[in-house]
Amino acid sequence: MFDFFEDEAPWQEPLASGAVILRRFVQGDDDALFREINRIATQSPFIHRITPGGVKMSVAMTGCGAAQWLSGRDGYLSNAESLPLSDTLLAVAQRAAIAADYPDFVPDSCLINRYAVGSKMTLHQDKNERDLHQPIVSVSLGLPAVFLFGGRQRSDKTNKVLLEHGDVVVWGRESRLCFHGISPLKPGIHPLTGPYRFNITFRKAL
Ligand SMILES: O=C(O)CCC(=O)C(=O)O
Ligand SMILES: [Fe+2]
Repeated sequence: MFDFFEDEAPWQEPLASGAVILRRFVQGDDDALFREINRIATQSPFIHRITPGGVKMSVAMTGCGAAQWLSGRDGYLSNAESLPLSDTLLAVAQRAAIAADYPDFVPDSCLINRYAVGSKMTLHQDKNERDLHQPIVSVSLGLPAVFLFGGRQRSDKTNKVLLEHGDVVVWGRESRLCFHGISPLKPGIHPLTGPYRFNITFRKAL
């Protein structure tokens, strides 16, 4: 039968020095990744964290791996209770890192963000990780969202790119401390994830 959701061949789009978008890179892994999200969320339900400024985040979060992210200044905590990074997740993260020319990436943290309609992430830097030589590997599943990617100053001009189901962004080296964020999610229904966008970020945090 004709497959309306036939996978496209992946391609790469440079985003900045040290940063690349691997388009549709995990499209073939989407069912397995979504199963992983649901498995993790069963043990560790999605919650809306509070920022240091006392604001409840619109994005709901869960995760796995030895390092657990705590919102804001607190950074990471080693969490013996959290589920380990499964082979499925590790394999995807490392395959993407290798494709983006970061062959030595060994993540210890997997953060899962769930965006509902209107959820956003304001411009920020990922800088709580101890070793900033390791990249961030960021997987998009479900509804599309506009990703903002700027420079090292909050006021720097931002690139706006649409991230779609199966895309992976990897940033490191000169781009590691670039400000980035997500514009408010538009309403929609995705065949796999329904009314949500999921983002899985892999980091070496500890
Ligand atoms: O949802 C995204 O694509 C970005 C998430 C992000 O920047 C983060 O979790 O630090
Ligand atoms: Fe981030």
